[in-house]
Amino acid sequence: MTCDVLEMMTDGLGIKPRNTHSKLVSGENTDSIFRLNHYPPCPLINNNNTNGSNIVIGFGEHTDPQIISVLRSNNTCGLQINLSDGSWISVPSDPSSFFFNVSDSLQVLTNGRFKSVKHRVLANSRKSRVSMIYFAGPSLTQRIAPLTCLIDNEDESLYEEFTWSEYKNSTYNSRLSDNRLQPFEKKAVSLND
Ligand SMILES: O=C(O)CCC(=O)C(=O)O
Ligand SMILES: [Fe+2]
Repeated sequence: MTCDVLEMMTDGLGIKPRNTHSKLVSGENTDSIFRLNHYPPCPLINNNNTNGSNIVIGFGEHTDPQIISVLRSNNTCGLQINLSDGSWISVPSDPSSFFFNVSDSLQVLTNGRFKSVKHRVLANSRKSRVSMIYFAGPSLTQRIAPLTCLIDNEDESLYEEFTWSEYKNSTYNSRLSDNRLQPFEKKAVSLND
């Protein structure tokens, strides 16, 4: 299913072949992980308070480093995504659906066409939340760089090339909420240089 969705996304950008991204997460040496999260109820909070002053963070804001994340949860809400204006909106909980999240490496591969979505989880006052996430990652030696078919010349490339192993190591040395792609962003070239 992850490969099918990645192939539809690759098609959507007009990239050929359509397995350009899915092949990165389907080989034998891929570095994918599966995580199970449990958020116990937090009776001290008032979930009806909508102005955000009484929230308890269950999982702090972050982006996922891999290529794509596939999430499924029970019917307790809590997941929120961050919009470009800085506001947070809740993702409705639906135990019969999968939620796909673009992750950092896909943002780099598509030179920013797909954006890695910042998200967080709020604790719920009454119900416990359980989520399971499949983080589809490439092999450790996979080089990650904007695809040449998406850029007309090297100047348009927004990121320096790295291997997945290099990126993973750099995330270990950062805080969860950091913009972990920032060290790999190409510096804008001043017109006076
Ligand atoms: O539990 C959730 O809904 C999301 C957790 C998450 O973002 C993560 O494990 O990376
Ligand atoms: Fe996440």
